[in-house]
Amino acid sequence: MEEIVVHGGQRLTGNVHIEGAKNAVLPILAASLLASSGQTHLSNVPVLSDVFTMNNVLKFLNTKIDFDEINKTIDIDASRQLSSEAPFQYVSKMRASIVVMGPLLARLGHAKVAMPGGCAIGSRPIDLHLKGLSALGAEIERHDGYVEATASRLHGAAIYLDFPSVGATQNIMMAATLADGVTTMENVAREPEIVDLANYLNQMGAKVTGAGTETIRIKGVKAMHGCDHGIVQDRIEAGTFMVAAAVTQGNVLVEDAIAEHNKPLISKMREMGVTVTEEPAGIRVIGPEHLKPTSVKTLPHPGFPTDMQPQMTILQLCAQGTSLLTETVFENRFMHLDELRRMNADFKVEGRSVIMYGPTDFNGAQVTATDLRAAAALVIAGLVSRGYTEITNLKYLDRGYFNFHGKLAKLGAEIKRVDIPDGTVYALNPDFAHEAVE
Ligand SMILES: CC(=O)N[C@H]1[C@@H](OP(=O)(O)OP(=O)(O)OC[C@H]2O[C@@H](n3ccc(=O)[nH]c3=O)[C@H](O)[C@@H]2O)O[C@H](CO)[C@@H](O)[C@@H]1O
Ligand SMILES: C=C(OP(=O)(O)O)C(=O)O
Repeated sequence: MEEIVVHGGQRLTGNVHIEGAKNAVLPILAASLLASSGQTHLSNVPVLSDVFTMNNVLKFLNTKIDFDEINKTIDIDASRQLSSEAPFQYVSKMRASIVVMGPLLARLGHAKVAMPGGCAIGSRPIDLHLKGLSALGAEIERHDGYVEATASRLHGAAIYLDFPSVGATQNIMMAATLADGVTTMENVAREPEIVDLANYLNQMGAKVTGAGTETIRIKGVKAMHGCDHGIVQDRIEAGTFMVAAAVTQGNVLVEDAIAEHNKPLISKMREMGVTVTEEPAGIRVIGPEHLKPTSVKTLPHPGFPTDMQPQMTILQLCAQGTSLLTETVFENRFMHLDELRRMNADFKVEGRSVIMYGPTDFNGAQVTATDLRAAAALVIAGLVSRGYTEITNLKYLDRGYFNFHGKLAKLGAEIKRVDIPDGTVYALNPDFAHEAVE
């Protein structure tokens, strides 16, 4: 069993490098299915387990994929005859696989994709995806755990999303690229990853305007081709290191982080007394001796991102006084808090809000990650804890962070990742090493 062990109490200092965004590369890989000619070359690709999973989905659909993990590039040839079925074995591994539906339907007139289940953070239905695809002329059928969409030709439509869902915006936008006529999508998601996808689609020959605003307009084209594209920087990875720097009273330059993409986080951190400055090379974060409490509410972009919520609670728990956090995007994203209680955190959950009583005198403990951002939050809590924190269930962390412990170690954290044979009973000795116990 692998775990991360942190010995808390170090200030983080230095520079940290940020990868390309997981939430941009996954839909972009799916969009590559739209290229009926030419080669695609993606750069700044993060080396994450989710990327391997999406590559496997694309391989199953009969594309040719070469992932160069050293240079962080992927070459894709989707010009061959593709299959239109994404089975349960892949979709169950990663919900984001559902975004192959729009491209497959547009390119082949048919897509059969296993219905994604919920996950630890919520039930996560796909009704908005399907409503949009059906407005474009697709027949939707659900049977045997699959959702099947069929259309001899898709046509443009006016679509209003009841909620600015990121995945629904992506799926419908990709399907509309090859539809006859013009599609207008209103109340769409405005995340930077939507803009990155639209830029990529346009390089492939699509005609998409308005990405990043509430309305996207897509003029259908006859065919699309491969192209070169660099993935946008990961604002959530950047934000995670910004919080880690702030909470440890550190001084860290988060290289190439884009301040425009992290405005709500920067604004809250400044309110709490953190010094955040934009420099030519990135964003510098200097943590204060005492953090001020604050209230945060998660919202679709440009509101405070739900993917920064668990990390933000660590900053709030360290503040001198009572803080509030309200999670409006997912119904069940507080599971990390129960683990944090074992580390001495004091809080009360009331419906979709949590009231946190700081400052917390965090104690190291053995804790388990329940999802991706929960894993990052627990590691950050370990950085400010007395003694040792051991975090297990690292498969979640690996979905979205490349070499997280290595990057923190380079910033001065006492942290390591170890593989302990199952069934071993051990104790941590003063040198931070595991010693088997009789
Ligand atoms: C791979 C990826 O990019 N994942 C991100 C994406 O997920 P994802 O695309 O799944 O998130 P959505 O924006 O679709 O979901 C937001 C909310 O809308 C609800 N909903 C969504 C679709 C639908 O058809 N019906 C419906 O009710 C969901 O259950 C959820 O409560 O955006 C989320 C919100 O910023 C982020 O936390 C995820 O990291
Ligand atoms: C919730 C997340 O991802 P996904 O939508 O892939 O589960 C996340 O990145 O925090």
